[in-house]
Amino acid sequence: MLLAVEIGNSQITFGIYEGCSLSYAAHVVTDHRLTADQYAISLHQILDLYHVNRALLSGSIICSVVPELTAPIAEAIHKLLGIQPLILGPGVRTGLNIRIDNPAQLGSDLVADAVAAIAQFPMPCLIFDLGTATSISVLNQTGTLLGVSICAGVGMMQEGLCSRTALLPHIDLTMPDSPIGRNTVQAMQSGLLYGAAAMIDGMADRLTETLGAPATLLATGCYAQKVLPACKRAFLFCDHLLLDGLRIIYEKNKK
Ligand SMILES: Nc1ncnc2c1ncn2[C@@H]1O[C@H](COP(=O)(O)OP(=O)(O)O)[C@@H](O)[C@H]1O
Ligand SMILES: CC(C)(COP(=O)(O)O)[C@@H](O)C(=O)NCCC(=O)O
Ligand SMILES: [K+]
Repeated sequence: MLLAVEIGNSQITFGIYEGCSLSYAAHVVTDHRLTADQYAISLHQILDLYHVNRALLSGSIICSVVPELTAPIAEAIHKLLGIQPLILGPGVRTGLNIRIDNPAQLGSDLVADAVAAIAQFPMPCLIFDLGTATSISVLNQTGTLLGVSICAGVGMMQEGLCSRTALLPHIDLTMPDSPIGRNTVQAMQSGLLYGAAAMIDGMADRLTETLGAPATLLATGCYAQKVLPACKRAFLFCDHLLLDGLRIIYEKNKK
C-alpha cells in the first residue's frame, strides 16, 4: 500500500492506495505552526480511523506547495511508518515535458495533475485546479506542459469580499437560483460561483483558441463541484487527479 500526501495551501490530503485504486483520502487543515510530532499524531489517528494496517504501507510520496511543511511532514511519516517518503521535486522522474522558463518553479501539485491527465485522458488538455488558487495548466497534443494561468481561488475571493467591506457577510457558498441576486447573500453567491464559472468557461475558450485545437477540459480541486454546475462548457470532474498523479510518479521511481 502507498501513502500519497498532498500538502496544499489550505489542506493536507493523505491518500491510501491499494494497487491502482484509492481506498481513502483524509484531509487536515494546513497549519504552519504544527510540528512533525503533531502531524505524526494526526496521521496516526487517520490511519486508525480508516482501519489501515500500518505494516502494509510500503511506500510514500509527498507533493508540497508549502515548503516549510515539507520536512516536518516527511519526518512525521518516517517516525510513524519508518518510511522515507519520495518528495516530488526537480530530479524525480515524472516523464513530463515542461516547456516553461524555469521548470523547477512549477508547483509540484501541477506536475502531479499533469502526469495523471496524460495517463488518463486524450491530449491536448486544460486542467483547471480550483483549490486555494485557481490554476489552469495547458498541455499540448504531445502532452508537453506549455504553461499555466493562476488566479485567486474562490475561497480567497470570498474572504476578500468579506474582510475588505463593511456590509458583506460570511455566506454559505451554494448556487443561487439565478445569477441575478435579489439580496446581498444571493448577489455574493452569484458573483462568486457564476463569476468563477464564467471565468473558467472564458479561459477554456481563450486557451483552446491559443492552442489552436479543441482540448479535453478537466476540473479538480475542492471548489470544482461547486462551480461546475454553473459552467456552459462540459468539464470532466476528476476528484483525485493529483493523488493519482502521485501514485503514477511513485511507480515510475520505484527501484
Ligand atoms: N468540502 C468543502 N467545501 C467547501 N470548501 C472546502 C471543502 N473542502 C475544502 N474546502 C476549502 O477549499 C479550499 C482549498 O482546498 P484544496 O482544494 O484542498 O486546495 P489546496 O490544495 O490549495 O489546499 C480551502 O479554503 C478549504 O477550506
Ligand atoms: C499555483 C499554486 C499556488 C496552487 O496552489 P494550491 O491552490 O493547490 O494550494 C501552486 O501550484 C504554486 O505555488 N505554484 C508555484 C508557482 C508556479 O506553479 O508557477
Ligand atoms: K490550485
